[in-house]
Amino acid sequence: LGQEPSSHLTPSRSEPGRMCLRSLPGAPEGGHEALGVSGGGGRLACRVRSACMHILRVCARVCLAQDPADGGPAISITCLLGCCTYEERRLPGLRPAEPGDFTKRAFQNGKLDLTEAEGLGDLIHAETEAQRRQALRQMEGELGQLYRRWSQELTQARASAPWAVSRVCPLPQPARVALELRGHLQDGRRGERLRGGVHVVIAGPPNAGKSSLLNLLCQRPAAIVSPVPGTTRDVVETTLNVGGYPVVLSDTAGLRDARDPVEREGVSRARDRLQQADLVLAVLDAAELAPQPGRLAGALQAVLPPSPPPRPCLLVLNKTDLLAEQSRGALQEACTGGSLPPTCLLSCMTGEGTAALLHLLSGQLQHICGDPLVGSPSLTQTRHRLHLISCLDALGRYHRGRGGDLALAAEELRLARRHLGRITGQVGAEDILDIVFRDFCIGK
Ligand SMILES: Nc1nc2c(ncn2[C@@H]2O[C@H](COP(=O)(O)OP(=O)(O)OP(=O)(O)O)[C@@H](O)[C@H]2O)c(=O)[nH]1
Ligand SMILES: [Mg+2]
Repeated sequence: LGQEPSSHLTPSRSEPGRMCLRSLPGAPEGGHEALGVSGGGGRLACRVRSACMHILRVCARVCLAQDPADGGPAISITCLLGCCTYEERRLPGLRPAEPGDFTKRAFQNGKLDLTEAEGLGDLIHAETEAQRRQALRQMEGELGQLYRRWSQELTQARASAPWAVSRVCPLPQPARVALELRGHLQDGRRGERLRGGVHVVIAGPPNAGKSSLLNLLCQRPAAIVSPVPGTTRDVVETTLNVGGYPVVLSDTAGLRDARDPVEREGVSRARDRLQQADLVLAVLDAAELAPQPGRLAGALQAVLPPSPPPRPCLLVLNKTDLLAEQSRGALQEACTGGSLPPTCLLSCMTGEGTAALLHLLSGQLQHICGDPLVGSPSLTQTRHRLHLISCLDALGRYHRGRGGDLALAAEELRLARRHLGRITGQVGAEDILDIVFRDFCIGK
């Protein structure tokens, strides 16, 4: 997986027209047939992934303790097979998928916890190690358990009778749930960022080497580089795996008062992108600033987005290959002043300083995303956040209305409970079907 998928596949001898996996280290003779990847055609990669689902059930818990090989998608068949025992591989559960198999499994026992199902979907799509860990944790059901506990508390509150008692002696459950819920929502969107990728935006004046930096980090000429200031107009976006964290990296137009209308539009797009950044990589030309290092702070200020909240930022002083040893020292001294963000001296031309930049970058990413295995489980989906906010609103209305019409207050509790139910899938068959068809029906 992650390489050429067809290299893992070979036509099945027993069933012409079907493909099966080969060259899986340690697979028992004929055992790979059991993974049966059906059909040919252009969607082999998807089908290999759907074959993963079979072994996932057996191995998910085991592979939590196991690191997959660096780079590439976080879930690989060899990794999964490598960490299950010979007996597990021979389990009768490993068989070719029938049409509709995953849908059936999703509805096992007529019950589906949507958060767990979404975790499974995320696991299949995980591209980096941290995403894989987060998805596994969600699949283990911790998030669902938390929401179900809140649901039960609200159900208990609704069941408490007589309602009149609540005027005198307020029910403890709604207040407790609201408090916990507020804390859960104030997570700096860690889980969602980890799931969708941290938005890192490269910004700076024209010709500072922003596009060169994007190309250096993604190791391919994704953006045009030229000595003409104002070369980049549109936002150029690429995805990266930095230290196990997913990154959506954007190169932007050089920030200046442009006369050319096309460039002006580019600068406006760059500013928009900066407003959405989780982390800014501010690139300045070290050779230009070296004669007057005191200008550093002002030059950086012109790059950062004007409106709060303040964004985490790394300062990259590029083109250090053009510096004399003396001015490099002066620049380094100016950077240690304290008022500047973490700074890195870099030459995109020679690659000097790349390791230090990656080290700083992964430190920031770790800070932004946190460790998905530590602390209480994070919110991973915007869908959950919206329902939780609505739940909190309903609890707020319940508290305000408690002294008035009790029937209305009871209705607010019901609504709050309903929003939690929509996250875990206890209500809303439409939602369940959406998830099943979006995340499970890949080729099957
Ligand atoms: N000497 C030297 N030149 C560099 C370095 N990085 C970039 N350059 C050169 O600087 C020029 C501008 O580089 P770009 O990467 O296009 O700069 P940019 O910031 O994207 O410029 P705009 O898109 O116009 O805003 C090119 O000629 C690059 O070859 C470096 O580390 N050292
Ligand atoms: Mg550029």
